[in-house]
Parts: sequence; structure tokens; C-alpha cells
Amino acid sequence: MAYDKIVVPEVGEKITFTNGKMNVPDNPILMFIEGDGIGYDIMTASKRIWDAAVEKAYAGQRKISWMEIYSGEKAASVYDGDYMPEETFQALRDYKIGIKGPLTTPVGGGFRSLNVTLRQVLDLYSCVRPVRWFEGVPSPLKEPQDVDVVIFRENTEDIYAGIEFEAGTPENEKLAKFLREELGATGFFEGAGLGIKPVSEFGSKRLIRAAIEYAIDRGRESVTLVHKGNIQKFTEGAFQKWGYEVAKEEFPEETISWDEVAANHDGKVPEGKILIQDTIADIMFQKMLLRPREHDVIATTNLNGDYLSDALAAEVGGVGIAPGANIGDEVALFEATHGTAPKYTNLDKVNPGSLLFSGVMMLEHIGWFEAADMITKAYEKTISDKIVTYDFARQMENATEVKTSEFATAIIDRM
Ligand SMILES: NC(=O)C1=CN([C@@H]2O[C@H](COP(=O)(O)OP(=O)(O)OC[C@H]3O[C@@H](n4cnc5c(N)ncnc54)[C@H](OP(=O)(O)O)[C@@H]3O)[C@@H](O)[C@H]2O)C=CC1
Ligand SMILES: O=C(O)CCC(=O)C(=O)O
Ligand SMILES: [Mg+2]
Repeated sequence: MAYDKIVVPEVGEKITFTNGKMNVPDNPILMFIEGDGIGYDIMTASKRIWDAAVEKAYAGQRKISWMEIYSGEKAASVYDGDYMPEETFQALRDYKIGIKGPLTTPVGGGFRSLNVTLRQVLDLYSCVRPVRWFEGVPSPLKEPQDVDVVIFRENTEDIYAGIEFEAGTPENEKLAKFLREELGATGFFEGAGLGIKPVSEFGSKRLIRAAIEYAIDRGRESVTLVHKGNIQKFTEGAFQKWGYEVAKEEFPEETISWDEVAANHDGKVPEGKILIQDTIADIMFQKMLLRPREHDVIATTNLNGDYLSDALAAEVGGVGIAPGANIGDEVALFEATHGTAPKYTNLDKVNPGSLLFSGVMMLEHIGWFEAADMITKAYEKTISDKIVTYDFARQMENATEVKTSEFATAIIDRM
């Protein structure tokens, strides 16, 4: 496949799929989007760590061939003002697996989120965000070791669908008139901006199915459906209903609901069964602060998952550490959960942890567990030696604060 600006590495092979099974060569071509703001600093540092771990874990028998693809400000400079070039999507379809830094989204106008566009256009419907604590990382909790959850956030629907009509536009007025006159909806003021929140059975069930399959594969204990179904009955409430349906219809042997536990098992979950439970979104934030141990895998709608993932990250060190992945049926795009942190651009200052561990997830996704484990262990050693970036240093005593690049070197030295 010839691209206009993307340079395919001379050495390296494509990752392919046969009947849903991934084939990973020893020298795969993996893509990266550098990202805006702090993207350059964290991507440069993380690539050094990933490469060093692969080299060391496989004694040079395996190697990543990196292929740069573009989105955001760097794309605009390479493609003459185009922030989201079509060939970026094509490359992701062709080469399947990549990782991205954060991309800027203007607030209150301007272009739509490039992050959201990538997820929607490529149908990367599961946003997977594990949140766990590492020994030595500063946390506001008394028992941060109890936080070990994996958030499955629906990644294609909800208010992120971008169906919004600005106050004062003819489209807004037409929709308002239709809502009032045709549907009898009255609960909004004249001149209100209007947004639509689509949540479908198809979109909800495939996300919840992925969460349950993950819980089964990884031997996790429960899947909690998080929703605001008391207020948004036919979107969030429907998500909850469809969640219990998927569990009952598709995983009757592997799962059990609270109602079934209460009715048949004296309040005890039978050995080997995954508990399917649900909770309303607002109280989930309290529960995750006070009794995080009671939750394991979480399946939720898009906006809830966005809020929850940043809040839970704060319990285990902050957004600088919590990783993420956007996963579809074949294409997967791993990404830091935080944004571009523009005030730190090119200061070589921020924590590369979120992107680094997104890359660890990527290595696990392609089956390179030895390299992934090597990074995790070296990271833990670095933290226990109290070598940290500014964000952890300000919450710790007697820590040595280092730059992003120095932190990467410290990790590599401990492999
Ligand atoms: N997936 C993506 O690409 C995302 C993109 N964005 C976009 O990023 C831009 C900025 O968003 P904003 O809301 O300010 O959120 P950011 O996540 O960019 O930054 C908020 C704060 O989080 C802390 N932080 C972020 N990254 C790190 C890191 N690597 N290491 C340590 N601390 C970190 C900093 O805290 P402190 O100030 O306390 O040091 C920073 O000021 C917006 O355009 C937004 O749309 C936002 C989220 C995700
Ligand atoms: O696209 C954006 O700018 C923000 C996305 C975001 O906050 C997230 O995915 O967690
Ligand atoms: Mg977010």
C-alpha cells in the first residue's frame, strides 16, 4: 500500500488476522501518533523503554518497526492544514495495531475531537482502562492496594456521537419546535442548546459482552454495570437492562446476578461464577473511594467512563499513570488517558506512565508478555527507589524528581 506522507519501514511485517486470530511476526510494524502538547516528550521516552524491553526480553530476536502516522497539530503541518488525514485511517486499517499520544480538542466550537473521531471511524468500541496501584506510588487512599479495576467504557455512542445543535441556529429551532409540537417535550427553556444521546442495544451489548469475556479470560470476580438509569431511563437504564440480558442469554454458565444470588445462594456467590451487579453512576464515585475492593471489571456508558477513569486514576497516582486502549474487532489503538497538558509542552517534565503502560497493554495484546512484565517490574523498582516525575514528587517525601527523559533512563537501567 502506497501512502502519500506515511513512510512504511523497509524492515518489518504487517500484523494480520486469520479467522479472528492475530498473527504477530517477530518484527511487526506498529504505528504511533506522537500527539500534541506533551506528546513528543512522553512518546520519545516511552518508545525508548518499549524498545529496550523488547530487545532485552527476546535477546534481539524480536523488534518493533515503528511507523509514524499523523493526527492533530503534527498532521496539520505535514498535510497542509489537514488535522485528520484520510490515510491515517487507512494505515490503521492496514496495519491494525498502534499507539497514540494525546490530541487537542477545542472547547465550545471548532473541530470535533480527533480522539473521538478515531474511535468512531475505526469502530474501536471498547475503551479499556485498567486502574491499579503500584507499591510506593502516592495515593490519597488509606488502602490504595484495594483499587484494582478495569473500566470498559463504551466508546462510540452516548453524547460523544456529536449530535448537537447550537442555540440560535435554524437547526436548533427546528428541532426544538419538533420536540415541543410533535413529541410534547416541554422540559427545556427557549433558546437552549440541544444535544442527543444515542445508546443502542447493539452498542451496549457488544461492549458489555467484551467486559464479561475479559472477566472470564482473566479470572476476575465481578462485572459492575454503571449507569444513570434512574434519570435517563431509556439510554442509561436501557444499558443496565441490556447488560443483564447479555449475561443471562450469552453467559448463563459463567455469570450470576445479585438477584439470583439472593434468591438461591444465601447471599454467597457460587465458586467460579462471575457476579453481574449494577450501580447508579453518582454513588459509584463514593463506592470507589470508600470500598474499592467490591468492584473489579466495570462496564459503563461513554461519559460515565470518561469521568470515572480520571477520578479513579487520582486514587492510584493521577492521570499521569493510568493507561488505556481503544479496541475494535481487529484494529486497536492504545492511548494515554490524559490530555495534552499544554502548559508542560516540551519541558521534558511530565510523567510518561500513562502512555508507557498503554504500550505495556499493547505488548500484552500482541502476546509479548515477557517484555511487558519487564517494564512493569523495572517501573516498580524505579518508584521504590523514589525516582519520580514532578507529579509524584510533590506528593512524596524525600523523592528524587527527574525529567521525563531521565525517568525513562532510570527504568531502562533497572531492567
Ligand atoms: N485522549 C486524549 O487525547 C485526550 C485529550 N484531551 C485534550 O487535552 C487538552 C487538555 O485537556 P485538560 O482537560 O487540561 O487535561 P490534561 O489531561 O491535558 O491535563 C490536566 C492536568 O492533568 C495533569 N497531567 C496530565 N497529563 C499528565 C502527565 N503525563 N503527567 C503528569 N500530570 C499530568 C496535569 O496536572 P497539574 O496541572 O496538576 O500538574 C495537567 O495540568 C484538551 O484539548 C482536551 O480536549 C483531554 C483528555 C484526553
Ligand atoms: O477527545 C478529547 O479531547 C477528550 C477525550 C477524553 O477525555 C478521554 O477520552 O478520556
Ligand atoms: Mg477523559
